[in-house]
Parts: sequence; structure tokens; C-alpha cells
Amino acid sequence: MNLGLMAKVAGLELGAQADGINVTGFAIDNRKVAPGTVFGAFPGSQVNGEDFIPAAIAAGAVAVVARPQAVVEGALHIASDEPRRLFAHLAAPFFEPMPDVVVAVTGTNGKTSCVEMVRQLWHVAGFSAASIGTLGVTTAQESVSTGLTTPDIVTFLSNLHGLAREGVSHVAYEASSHGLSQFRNEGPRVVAGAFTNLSRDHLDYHATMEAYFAAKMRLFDEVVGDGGTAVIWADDAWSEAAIGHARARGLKLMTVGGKGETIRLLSRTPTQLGQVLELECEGAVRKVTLPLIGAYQAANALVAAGLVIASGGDGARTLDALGRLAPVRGRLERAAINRAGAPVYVDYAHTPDAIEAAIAALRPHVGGRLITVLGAGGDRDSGKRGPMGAAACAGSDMVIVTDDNPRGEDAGLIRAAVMAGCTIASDVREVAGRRAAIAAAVSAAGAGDIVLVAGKGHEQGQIVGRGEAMRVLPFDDVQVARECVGELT
Ligand SMILES: CC(=O)N[C@H]1[C@@H](OP(=O)(O)OP(=O)(O)OC[C@H]2O[C@@H](n3ccc(=O)[nH]c3=O)[C@H](O)[C@@H]2O)O[C@H](CO)[C@@H](O)[C@@H]1O[C@H](C)C(=O)N[C@@H](C)C(=O)N[C@H](CCC(=O)O)C(=O)O
Ligand SMILES: Nc1ncnc2c1ncn2[C@@H]1O[C@H](COP(=O)(O)OP(=O)(O)OP(=O)(O)O)[C@@H](O)[C@H]1O
Ligand SMILES: N[C@H](CCC[C@H](N)C(=O)O)C(=O)O
Ligand SMILES: [Mg+2]
Repeated sequence: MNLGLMAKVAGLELGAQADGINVTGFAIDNRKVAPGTVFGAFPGSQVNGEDFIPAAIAAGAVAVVARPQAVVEGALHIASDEPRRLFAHLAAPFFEPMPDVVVAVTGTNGKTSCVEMVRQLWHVAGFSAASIGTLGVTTAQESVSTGLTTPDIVTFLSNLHGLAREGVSHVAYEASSHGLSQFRNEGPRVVAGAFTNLSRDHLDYHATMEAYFAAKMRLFDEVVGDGGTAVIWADDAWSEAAIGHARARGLKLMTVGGKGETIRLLSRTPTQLGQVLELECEGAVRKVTLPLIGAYQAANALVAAGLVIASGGDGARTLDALGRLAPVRGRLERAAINRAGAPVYVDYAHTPDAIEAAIAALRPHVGGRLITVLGAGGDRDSGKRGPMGAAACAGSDMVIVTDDNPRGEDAGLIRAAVMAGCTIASDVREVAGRRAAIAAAVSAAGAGDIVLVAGKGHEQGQIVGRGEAMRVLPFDDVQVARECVGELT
């Protein structure tokens, strides 16, 4: 494809030189450059991509998108103070066609759940749909992991293109704050964006909560297309601020939740296997039986319904379809039941707020004690560890502090930081090794008790070490819980 033409489609002026250049692909890693590639050279958190410009040109790069001060010899230098943004906009036309209907979800917790629910609701409505996020690229047929919540820009755009070629017309993707701030998900026309909530996470990457929120709000400020819709969970402390961003941008506004105007949650009644939601929408009140437990899953279901309606879905039919939602992998997934009859739930809660939400979801179902197993990730926001311990202790009768992806840190020190927050409950134990911790919880649980194993959800490995020494040791909370139950019978 001609570079000048692509630039024109993207609304960029590159000059006559670009017209003579034929582009065969895009790459942000010099090791993926082939002859005819446009290379994006970005300063990163580990290394400076500009150092790889000579290697990229030697491998055949025909143009390099980089800051003005970068040295580019032997290829066209497309200079910008925001090279990641320019690279994304230049690359997008190359990956057309993309699916017709694209929506995005941001927020600290609930992104994966929402995009997966949107995908299911579209499927029920008869569309060929996919979701892109922490669980990978998921269609009705399969789920392929990308390793990140928001993949890098080249993977993201080529995934969208590949999905369109397979006939997928509808895509919901997760916009993480890292992804938004690194322009990893620009390109498709986004018809609607959603905000779920904001609470402490990733303060190793973002300087303050305000900066973290601002990164997320780029979804409404810039990523959703003109005339698009903002779907906002109305009951969060940050909802008003999010509404402000959507209004300032002139987006259509849909609010959902107890304070929601578009879909109002009038009441929520937990049942054994789910909950009955009383909803007011388009002037009518209806009852929907959601086959999932917990206030947080109800919240995500309503945000998902909002996105489906925002992108053309019928209101009544969409709300009725909530009754057909299947569980999302690793989100309050019932993994096993021990010999005493105590269920073991696996949940991806890895922030203080999420632990509180997961515990609140299970509480109405606990006859005896709630036993929570948790750890905190290494090389991630260390300030959330104590608050995670505190949240677990505040809501549980027994807490077992263990390991969760120590990465390059000392697992014992991470456990100690979580333990330091455990000042409330008296029954708190520290158990090194996640399998031993899950086994301890399973053997402690008696009739009427519930075990919550928090933090890893769908994850398939325990990440230990950093850089060259990094290893992913196979580990699946669901499977381990089943094995522990089996070992005890
Ligand atoms: C902190 C962070 O976000 N890092 C991500 C980011 O890396 P970076 O741009 O800082 O890259 P870098 O390693 O310093 O390299 C700079 C540039 O040089 C290039 N390079 C590097 C080496 C080389 O030999 N040749 C070369 O060209 C790299 O491709 C890159 O463009 O961009 C890379 C490519 O897209 C990601 O793989 C990498 O994710 C790392 C592995 C990571 O752990 N990310 C986590 C924190 C993350 O992104 N999480 C979010 C949020 C999770 C959530 O809450 O949902 C996510 O979206 O997954
Ligand atoms: N709406 C919500 N409010 C509070 N907590 C939630 C909500 N949705 C999910 N959670 C909690 O957060 C956990 C992760 O949910 P989910 O994977 O959907 O979020 P995410 O935003 O995709 O997370 P990540 O940032 O890791 O990609 C759940 O297992 C649950 O404990
Ligand atoms: N997307 C999240 C996943 C955290 C999951 C938890 N198991 C951990 O390793 O902290 C992150 O990268 O912070
Ligand atoms: Mg996610």
C-alpha cells in the first residue's frame, strides 16, 4: 500500500517523498521488521526504541515514525512529538477493513467482564462478535491469548483486520490505562465507550489517582468517535467526573446503575444461583433474572447492556438477554466443592476494591465462615498490598496470605506487605506457596463455609523472576482447587 495514500486517509501531510514508498507492514519491534515496513521507534519503560532505528533500517524499514530529535538515516523520518499516536493513525488504514461496530470499556475493575458480556449479548442477538482483552481474542468458537489486556498497536490492528476477514462484524475491547496512555488501541471507529469505576491500582505507572483517571478519560476525550456514546456506571465516586468528560466532548450520554438515567437499577435480590434485577428502562419497569451472583456482576451486566443498546441493540430484547449470560472465566467461578460441602470460588480480584466486591458477592451465600486466600503481584503497584490485606480481613472470617506472580520481587516481602494491612481479623495466616495456601483453605472449610481464592482468576501460570530469568510456572487456581479437594476425599 502506498504510504502517501495511507497518510492522506489518516489526515496526515507527509509530503511528496511518501508517495513513492510502498509499505508492506508495520512494526514497533525491530526484530519484526521486514523489507517495506514502517517502524515505530518509541522511548519505552525499559529501553529506547530509537536505539533500534539503524537495525530496523538494515532489515528493510522504509520509514520510521519517531520524535523529531531521533536520528534516521536511510529511510523517511516521519517526525512527531507524539510518535505513538501518529504511528497508530498512520497504520490504521493499512489494516482496513475492520469490524463495523467497535465499542471499548475502561475502568479499574470490570473491563474483561463487560467486554465478554457484550460479546455474548451480541451473539444472542445474532451477530458475529468478538471481544479483545485480558482473556485474549475471544469469539464464539475460540479464545486466543495475547498476553496483555490491551495488546500492542500492531497486534491490535491486525487482530481487528483478521476478525473482519473472518466475518466478525462486532468487537468489544478493553482499554487499559496503560493501553490508552500508550496509544495501543487507536484506529477503528469506536461508536461507544464505557466507564465502569475507578479505584486504586497501577500507581507504580501513574503518578496519582488523578493522572490514572486522566489516562482512562482519553477514551471519552479522544478515542470514541465524534457523535458516539459514553456509557457510564453512575454509582461510582468518579462517575460524575467521567460524565463531565463525556459532556465536554459532546458525546451522547447513557448512565446505568442505581443513579442511572438510561437503565436504572431499582432493586437487586440475591437468589441461590444468581439475582433478580428490577430495572427501569425506556419508561418501563422489568424484572430480569441474572444467572450470576454479586452486585459487581450486575453492574457489569448493565454497562454491557448499555453498550449493546448504544450500538443499535433493542432495549427490551437486550435486557431480556441478560438472563442468558454465561459466567465469565475466573470471575466468581465455582471451581470445586470440598468434602464438607463448602464451595471454592476463584475470582480475579487483584485490587482492594475488587476484593471487597468479591467478598460482598459471596457474603449472602455464606452460612458459616468466609475463608479468603490472596496474594499481590510483584513489580506492580506496591502501595495496594496493605489495602488488599485490609479489605480481605475486613470481610472474611479467615485470611490466608500467599503468593501471586512474585515476578522479580522477593515473595516473602510481598506477603509481609499484605500481612501488614491485616490488622482487623484475628485469624490470619501466612502460607508460602499458592498450592499449600489453597490446600490449607480447602481443608479448613467446613459445612456452610465458602472459600474465595482471589487474584489469578483465569491465569494459567505463576510468574517468577524478571527479564532473562523470568519463568511462568504452570498454575491454575481452578485446577489446583479441584486437586486439593480430590486429595482430601
Ligand atoms: C509498562 C508497559 O506498559 N510496558 C509495555 C510497553 O513497553 P514499552 O513501550 O515500555 O517497551 P520497552 O520494552 O521499554 O521498549 C521500547 C520500545 O523498543 C522496542 N524494542 C525493544 C527491544 C528490542 O530489541 N527492539 C525493539 O524494537 C519495543 O518494541 C518498544 O516499542 O509496550 C510493550 C509492547 O506493547 C508491552 O509489551 C509492555 O508490556 C509489559 C510487558 C507489561 O508488563 N505491561 C503491563 C504493565 C501492562 O501493559 N498492563 C496493562 C494493564 C493491565 C490491566 O490492568 O488490565 C495491559 O494492558 O495489559
Ligand atoms: N464493577 C465492578 N466493581 C467492583 N469490582 C469489580 C467489578 N467488576 C469486576 N470486579 C472485580 O475485579 C475483578 C476483575 O474483573 P475483570 O477482569 O472484569 O476486570 P478488569 O478491569 O478487566 O481487570 P484488569 O485490569 O486486570 O484487566 C473481578 O474478579 C472482581 O473481583
Ligand atoms: N492486569 C493486571 C493483572 C494482575 C493480576 C495479578 N495476578 C497480578 O499479577 O498482580 C496487572 O497487570 O496488573
Ligand atoms: Mg481485564
